[in-house]
Amino acid sequence: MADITLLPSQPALPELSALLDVIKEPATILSLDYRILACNQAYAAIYGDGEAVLGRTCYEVSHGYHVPCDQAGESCPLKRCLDTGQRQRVLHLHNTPEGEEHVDVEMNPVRNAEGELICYLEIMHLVKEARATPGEGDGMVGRSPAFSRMLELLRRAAPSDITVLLLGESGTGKELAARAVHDGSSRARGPFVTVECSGLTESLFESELFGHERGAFTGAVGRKKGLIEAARGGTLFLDEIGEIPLPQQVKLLRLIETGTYRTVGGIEPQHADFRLVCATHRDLKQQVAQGLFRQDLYYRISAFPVILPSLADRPEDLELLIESLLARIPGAEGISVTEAAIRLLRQYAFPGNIRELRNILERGMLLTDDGRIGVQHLPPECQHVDSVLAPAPYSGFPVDEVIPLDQLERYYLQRLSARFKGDNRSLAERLGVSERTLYRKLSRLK
Ligand SMILES: Nc1ncnc2c1ncn2[C@@H]1O[C@H](COP(=O)(O)OP(=O)(O)OP(=O)(O)O)[C@@H](O)[C@H]1O
Repeated sequence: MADITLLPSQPALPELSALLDVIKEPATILSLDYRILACNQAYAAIYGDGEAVLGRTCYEVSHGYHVPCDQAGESCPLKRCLDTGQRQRVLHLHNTPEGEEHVDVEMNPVRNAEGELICYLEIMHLVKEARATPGEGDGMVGRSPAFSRMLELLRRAAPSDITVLLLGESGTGKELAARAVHDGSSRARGPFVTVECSGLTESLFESELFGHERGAFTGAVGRKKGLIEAARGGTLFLDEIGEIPLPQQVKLLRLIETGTYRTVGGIEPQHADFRLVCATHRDLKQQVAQGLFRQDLYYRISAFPVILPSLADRPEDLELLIESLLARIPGAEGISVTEAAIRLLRQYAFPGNIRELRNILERGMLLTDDGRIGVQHLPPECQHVDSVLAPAPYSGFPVDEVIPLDQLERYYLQRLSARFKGDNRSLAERLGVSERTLYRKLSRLK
């Protein structure tokens, strides 16, 4: 049984805390004013022993904030719970001993016999599919608002068997996202099978997907298992589904609609058992309008579309990705990128997204002699950023109207703090001011 630490003055706590005993994930009881009244062992193991966290506020322990999350520009599940009276789930970045990590926070209102809200039960589902700090492994990395929004959608879809359609430019991480859906599903222990749809001819498509019987065609010397059979009990990932020619689309539609298929040369219909995830870099709606993609198939596969942000849409992740990719590229231990090179990369559009960033690092790694990838080791297209131009955020700044600096700063901070997903420490660091200065400026906004 887990150890529960309590504040002795709370009368309803013993009963409530018994609840925490049965929860395996980190969980707390929170007072109406955000204070931690009790926590279970899993929570204490991450955030410090019970005594150290009891009586402190959740926003301080989890984020290092001095104000509740909604006042620090984040969505606050406790506030949302209070406003709606309903259970709430929100993806947050929390401090952990390994640095900041994604946590799926579940907030449940607890009421007394009279129906009055007396406290909250908070359960933290640790997110294993993505990391917010560089580290080992090969999963997704990111912490920008655009990345977190996508991650939240993937996590919502994963536990059900719904068909997910991943939409994004090449190199944005669609295969990794498909894997994350698989890993977060009840089929995680089953196989994850990728079908690269581009370049599959009609006959190859059928024999690869459905398999064939011995003697089904010239050269079919034995029975061959198809990818659908290989994906039994797991996930079938159809990458670049927009490339499938129309005749094969009919076969795919039949498979999805009936859940059955026939092997090439086979007579008996076979039952398929897979969860479908599809991906494309194409605008499928446009393909439908142009008669290149079947509308009925489009509706079958687009039940849960998720857009993957391009690297240009998540500039906050650039340095984290550089560090993570360097940790993952074989032989890149000890390699770093100079500040000047990072400044140039920040202004580059990355049409090939994360794959292109990885290629740039692999190339730079071979060119550098001292382990530091500098401007001279970047490909020419990255170096052609006009040095006379101001960095991208300032280039379109209006100067034909004079705005008092104080007003400008307040306007900027208001918008920034509403959008910034990290904690105040990292915001202060990015702004180049101390945390204390930032708090002073933020409190003037209220
Ligand atoms: N969020 C991420 N964190 C770390 N690495 C990533 C991330 N997203 C993508 N990558 C890396 O970038 C490369 C391209 O990713 P992936 O193959 O999943 O992209 P894709 O969108 O499927 O590309 P394509 O459409 O061209 O097939 C891989 O090396 C992958 O490991």
